Amino acid sequence: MELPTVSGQELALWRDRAKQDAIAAGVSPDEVDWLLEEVADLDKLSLRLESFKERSQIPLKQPLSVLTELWQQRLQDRMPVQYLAGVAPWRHFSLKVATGVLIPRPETELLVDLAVRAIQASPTPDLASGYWVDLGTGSGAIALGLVEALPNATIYATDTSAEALAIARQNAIALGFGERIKFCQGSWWSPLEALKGRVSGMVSNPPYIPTSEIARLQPEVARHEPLLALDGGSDGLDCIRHLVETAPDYLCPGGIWLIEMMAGQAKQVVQLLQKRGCYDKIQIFCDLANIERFALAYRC
Ligand SMILES: C[S@@+](CC[C@H](N)C(=O)[O-])C[C@H]1O[C@@H](n2cnc3c(N)ncnc32)[C@H](O)[C@@H]1O
Repeated sequence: MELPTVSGQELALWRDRAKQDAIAAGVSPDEVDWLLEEVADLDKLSLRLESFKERSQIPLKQPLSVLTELWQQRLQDRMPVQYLAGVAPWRHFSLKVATGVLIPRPETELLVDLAVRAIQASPTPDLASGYWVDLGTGSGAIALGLVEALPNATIYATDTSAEALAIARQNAIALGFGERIKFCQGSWWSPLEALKGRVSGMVSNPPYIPTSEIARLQPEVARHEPLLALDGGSDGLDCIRHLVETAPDYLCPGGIWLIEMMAGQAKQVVQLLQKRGCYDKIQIFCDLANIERFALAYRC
């Protein structure tokens, strides 16, 4: 199907107006350019230098009238721009997203690097080539990071959300990893009974926001991201507690347990791991904003 087109001049006028409206609504005007990169396939340089203005025809994935409606949704409904564009950048992937999945966050990218470092730091042989699981896969981001970083591993990804799994599967196929990630619907480990005692590593970014705090999050998150991806119960630790409790049945000796958590949860997560009595070398890592964000442990 032929794409709609617009002249560079017309698009420049639309962009200026959209940026002014963004500023008036307290939204970063840079998001306009991010949206244009996605829907008009313009690169950062041509947007910064405004060289696109000279072009007589710029193909758009959506007509300008639809873009205007989308931008109004961004400003009035506080719909995140990634949902409007239908994609989110994560590591060097461009992942499909929709309102049924959490928008993968930049800090979560570090989980993949931490998993690789944990393997390198471990005396247990063959951890890089065994079974790895991403529990609560959402868009499939972590599973995709792992499959690329661990070329000899077999990756399983679970989620209770059928909508999330459908998107994760599409992302895996689009990136050429459809054969290497096995997606299973179900709660945490429950679809993976057959892997008991054999898993080299578990990575998860579970829901960890205390229920009472969700309504106070930015409207972009509270109104539009799936509650199932956010709500960690009364103290935010329900899912993490479950993963501490259940993982020892599935991890091989020396296997890696690695999660993302919220600021302020590190001390309690360390206590939970210690109390379980099946983990050693428990460590906390910070994200790029220096927030204690990740907990790592090895199955004894
Ligand atoms: C914070 S999101 C993380 C999504 C993705 N891994 C990421 O980092 O962008 C948590 C995910 O856990 C899933 N989830 C919630 N409860 C679950 C459960 N009982 N079993 C498996 N997945 C669950 C949600 O559907 C959501 O996709």
